[in-house]
Amino acid sequence: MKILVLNAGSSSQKSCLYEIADEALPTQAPKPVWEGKVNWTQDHGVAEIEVKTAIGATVENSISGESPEAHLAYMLNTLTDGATKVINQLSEIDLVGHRVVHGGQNYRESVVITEDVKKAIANLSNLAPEHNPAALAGIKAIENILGKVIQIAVFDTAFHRTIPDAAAIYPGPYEWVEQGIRRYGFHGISHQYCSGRAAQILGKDLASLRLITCHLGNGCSLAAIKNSRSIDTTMGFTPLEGLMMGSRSGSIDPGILIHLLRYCNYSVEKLNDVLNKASGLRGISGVSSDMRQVRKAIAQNNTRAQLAWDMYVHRLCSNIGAMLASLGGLDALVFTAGVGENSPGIRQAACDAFGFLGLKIDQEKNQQQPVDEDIATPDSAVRVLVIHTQEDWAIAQQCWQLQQNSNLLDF
Ligand SMILES: Nc1ncnc2c1ncn2[C@@H]1O[C@H](COP(=O)(O)OP(=O)(O)O)[C@@H](O)[C@H]1O
Ligand SMILES: CC(=O)OP(=O)(O)O
Ligand SMILES: [Mg+2]
Repeated sequence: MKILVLNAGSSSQKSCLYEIADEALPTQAPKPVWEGKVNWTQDHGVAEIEVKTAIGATVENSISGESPEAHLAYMLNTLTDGATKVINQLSEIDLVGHRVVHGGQNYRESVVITEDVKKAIANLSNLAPEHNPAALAGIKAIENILGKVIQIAVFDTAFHRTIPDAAAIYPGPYEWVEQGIRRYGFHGISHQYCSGRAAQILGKDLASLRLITCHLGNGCSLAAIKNSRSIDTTMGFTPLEGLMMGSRSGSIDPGILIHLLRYCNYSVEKLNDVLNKASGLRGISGVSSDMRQVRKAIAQNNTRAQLAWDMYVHRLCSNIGAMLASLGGLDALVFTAGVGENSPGIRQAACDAFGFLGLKIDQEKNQQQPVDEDIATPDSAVRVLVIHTQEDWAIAQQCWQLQQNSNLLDF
C-alpha cells in the first residue's frame, strides 16, 4: 500500500511516500521511498523545493512567483517524473495522511477527511493560526492534484484526550469548560511515537513506564505519560502555552496581555504576532529563533543570547518538575525534535538539574549524536533517551490502521 504523508508547518510543507505491505506494519519506521519539502522561509514568493529518494536521487529548485499550490504540485510531480521518479502515476497512491495540529473537542481520533472535517479544521484555525490553515491548504491542494483519493487527518491533540480534567481545565469561570476552553495539548503524534519507541529501546512494556517526553523543536512541549497514556502536558488551549520556544513566548502572566491592550496601544493582531513570532529565543536573543544561531552568538559573548539560553533551560527544568509531580516518579526522560535531538548542551543542562534524583548521563554518549539511544550511565536512577521523532511514520501507521479497521479502499 502506498501512503503519502503531508506535514504542514507555518513555513514549510514536508511530505513523504511510504510503501507498506498490506498484511502487517513493520515494527520500526522504514525509510520513505520519497521525501519532499517546500520551504517558504526565504523572500516572499520564493519557494525552495528539495526532494530525495531512498536510493539517493535528489532534486533541488527554487521557484519564484506562482502560488503555494503550484509549488506543491511541482513537488508532487517529482514522484512521477525526472530523477526522483518512484511511481508511474499519482493514482497509485492509496491514501494521503495529514498532520492536523488542532482537532478540538470533536476529533479525538484520526478520521477520513470529509466536507465536515474540513469545516471543523477551518473553524479551529483561530486556535492554531500558524498550523491549521496550512494543513487545510495541503488537503485542498491534494484534492486538486490527486482528485478523489482518500485523505485522513491525524490530530496532534488526539493523544492528549486522556488528560484528566484536573489537569486540563483552566481555573476561569465554569462557562469556559462548557465553551470548550480547556487544555488540549499538541505534538501528540510525536509524544505518542516517542513513548512507544522508548518502550522498545528499553525492552519494557509501555504500560509499566512513567515517561516525560520533551519535544523541543520550533514549537516545544512536554508530555507526562503513564499507563501508555498522556496524563499531563505543557501546551494548552493553543500551541502558545508552556515552554519558551523558538519564536513563541510560552506561558506568561495574562495580566501582561491586559496591560498591553489597555495601555500600550496593542491590537489583537499585534498581540498575536508578537507572542507567536517575535518572542521566545528570537525575542530575547534578538538573534534568531534557531538554537544553532543562539549558540553561535553565545560563543561571541552575546549577553542577550546567553540570557535566552538560560531562560530556555530554566523553563524547561521547571516544567519537567511539573510533569514529574503529575507522574509521581520517573523511569525515563526522553529528548526529541530539532533541539532535543541535536543539542547536547540543552540535554546536559536539563539533566544536571535533576541530578538530585540520581539521574546521570554519560557525557561522551551525550556528545556523540545519539539516535534512539539510552545516554544515561549504567547506575543512573532514571534512563535518558534521545529519540528521533518520526511524526510522518506515525501518521502513515495511523492511516494503515484506519484502512485495516474500516476497509476504506473497498468503497
Ligand atoms: N544541531 C542543532 N543544534 C541545536 N539546535 C538545532 C540543531 N539542529 C536543529 N536545531 C533546532 O531545531 C529547530 C527545528 O526543530 P524541528 O523539530 O525540525 O522543528 P519543526 O518541526 O517544529 O519545524 C531549529 O529551529 C533549531 O533551533
Ligand atoms: C503544535 C506545534 O507547535 O507544532 P510545531 O512545533 O511544528 O510548530
Ligand atoms: Mg515539528
